[in-house]
Amino acid sequence: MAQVISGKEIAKQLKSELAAEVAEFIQNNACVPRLAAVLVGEDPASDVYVRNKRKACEAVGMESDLHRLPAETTQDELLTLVAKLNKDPAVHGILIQLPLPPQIDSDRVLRAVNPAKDVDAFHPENVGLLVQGQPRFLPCTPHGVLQMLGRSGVETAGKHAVVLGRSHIVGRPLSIMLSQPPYNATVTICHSRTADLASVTKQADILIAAIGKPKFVTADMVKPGATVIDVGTNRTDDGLVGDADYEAVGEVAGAISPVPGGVGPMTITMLLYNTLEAARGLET
Ligand SMILES: Nc1nc(=O)c2c([nH]1)NC[C@@H]1CN(c3ccc(C(=O)N[C@@H](CCC(=O)O)C(=O)O)cc3)C=[N+]21
Ligand SMILES: [Mg+2]
Repeated sequence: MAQVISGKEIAKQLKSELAAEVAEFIQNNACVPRLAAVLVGEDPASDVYVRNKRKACEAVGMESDLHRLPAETTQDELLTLVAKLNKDPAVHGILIQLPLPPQIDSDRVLRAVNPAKDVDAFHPENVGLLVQGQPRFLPCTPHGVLQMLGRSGVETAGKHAVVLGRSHIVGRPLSIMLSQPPYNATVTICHSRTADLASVTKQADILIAAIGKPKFVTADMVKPGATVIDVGTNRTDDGLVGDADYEAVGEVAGAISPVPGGVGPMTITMLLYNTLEAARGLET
């Protein structure tokens, strides 16, 4: 059976490191890092995520506010709130929980967030900086995946990393980061239109499953000994299921991350990291 890469355990370790850094920051600056989370409408999954994010803030000694808006909120109303948070000097990080209701243009709203407070790293300015190798914030899920690899001793330099999925939140930025120093992997992105997908994924030393389809990655798609990181969070009748068939893939892989207890807790932890970075940005 493969080595289990426990995001939950690595996140615990990271949070204890962060708690010490937050305490030191508060001591030196007489200011507590603060995250403003914006939640529009009623989505049970979003509720859980936002609650977990706020609990995690509290656990490392940071403040968080929840701005809960009704499902019928207009774009202008949301933009007015964003403008207020942008200006509020007590707010260091702003998180607009996705998805937003259909009457709202998400890209328009994400562009309105002050890039210096954009702890999700979704603003085009921050995406551009990342692509140029000068990131301001690292996007949370990709950063979490890279921390899981690094802290499990998985070498990336010179290895073939195959990223399955091209979303703007995970696959695309992660593929860029893996190709850059200090990771220096050889990267292939595949997606729903890739021909002969299994022949590509089978070449991966590191396989990132971020396609959003339950148990999509099967054992025959994985090279023996490969590292598999499962980014999927699919809600099914069997509960939360990853993008990989964990049991079968675990027989072939050298290391694999579970769902739950894998990338999810790391995503939240890297958000805390970015909120501290945003607060530190005020010093300079
Ligand atoms: N602006 C924005 N930023 C995000 O980072 C963002 C978002 N919107 N919208 C939704 C996705 C999804 N996401 C997850 C965070 C934590 C877990 C997580 O902690 N999962 C636990 C299980 C939690 C459960 O039981 O539901 C685990 O995998 O162990 C999962 C998914 C962040 N997202
Ligand atoms: Mg995030």
